[in-house]
Amino acid sequence: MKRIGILTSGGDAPGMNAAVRAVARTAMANGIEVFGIRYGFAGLVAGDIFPLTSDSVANVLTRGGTFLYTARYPEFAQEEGQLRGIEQLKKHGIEALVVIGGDGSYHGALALTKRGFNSIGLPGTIDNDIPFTDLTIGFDTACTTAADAIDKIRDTASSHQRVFVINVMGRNCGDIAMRVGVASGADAIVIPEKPYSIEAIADKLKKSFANGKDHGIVIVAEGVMTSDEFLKELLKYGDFDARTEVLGHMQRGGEPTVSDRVLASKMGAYAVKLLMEGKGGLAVGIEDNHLCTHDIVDLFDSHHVGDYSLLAMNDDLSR
Ligand SMILES: Nc1ncnc2c1ncn2[C@@H]1O[C@H](COP(=O)(O)OP(=O)(O)O)[C@@H](O)[C@H]1O
Ligand SMILES: O=P(O)(O)OC[C@H]1O[C@](O)(COP(=O)(O)O)[C@@H](O)[C@@H]1O
Ligand SMILES: [Mg+2]
Repeated sequence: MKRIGILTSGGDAPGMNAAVRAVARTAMANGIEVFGIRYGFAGLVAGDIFPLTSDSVANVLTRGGTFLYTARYPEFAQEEGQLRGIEQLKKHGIEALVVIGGDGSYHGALALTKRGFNSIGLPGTIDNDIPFTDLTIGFDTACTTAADAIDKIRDTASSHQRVFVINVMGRNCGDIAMRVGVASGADAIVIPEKPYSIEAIADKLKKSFANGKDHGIVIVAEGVMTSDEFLKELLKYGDFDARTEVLGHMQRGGEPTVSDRVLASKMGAYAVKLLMEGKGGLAVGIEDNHLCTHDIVDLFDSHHVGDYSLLAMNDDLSR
């Protein structure tokens, strides 16, 4: 194999740049040329493709976002988009591709593999919603950023003895909410995957204040409802002095944590080794601290399963 391509797709995630660097440098170390593709599958179809040198990936290891840019480009689900993408790959002499993105991007990677272009998927999404991997690139950073923001909210909540209802990201997945909730000592964590009782949460907050606690933090995953909607319901069960926050896209930015930099580097290097072995249609994951692969096609029949034991544990810890 002489030449591979790389793109980032879907929502950006801190550590994507570190993964691109790892792919590029590993390929170069093995005598393979690397081409960057801008704007995900949109740029692939448009032919926005350029050679990467060792210098092009200098100083990106520590940077958030993705210097290759990203896009949501639903047209790639159609045959026409895929065929045009393949024309571009052929035109540039690219024989195989690394796709860094979430579940949607994996569909694109699989479609290309089925059409004869081996593609390897790396899990780049803050949501941690990909099956067969304990962690996705960007999840640790997003949780760290959100926890940092909530620490600050807690200071002002305590000063006024207020309740804050805070939305965190995770389209349909409660992993960010659970991890951030535990890390920030939230009184309650509400996620889309598990049932909850707003009345029970209100009772818990009332008891906490009665016991002398000076603040209340409720973390609500965005997939459940907005923090405003949640507060409206909460106020039916108690007369709280309360405010809402939506942390939003700030969770996707910023320098990747050490964990994300190392995870991205390991996965990027591994992806190149897989392509060199002639493999494609695979998703890279990490399970019990070991890199692993699964057929992308199997991911679509599976669901990510979070560590839901954190909910009960957190309920005991936050008093
Ligand atoms: N069924 C599909 N077939 C081919 N490409 C797809 C498909 N679904 C999504 N994609 C491509 O992957 C991109 C990213 O998907 P999206 O769901 O937005 O983000 P993520 O990959 O982070 O989950 C889409 O904009 C589209 O270009
Ligand atoms: O940036 P957008 O298009 O508003 O999308 C927001 C969504 O993207 C995410 O930040 C990341 O999701 P993906 O990695 O699947 O793209 C979700 O947490 C959130 O629901
Ligand atoms: Mg997704």
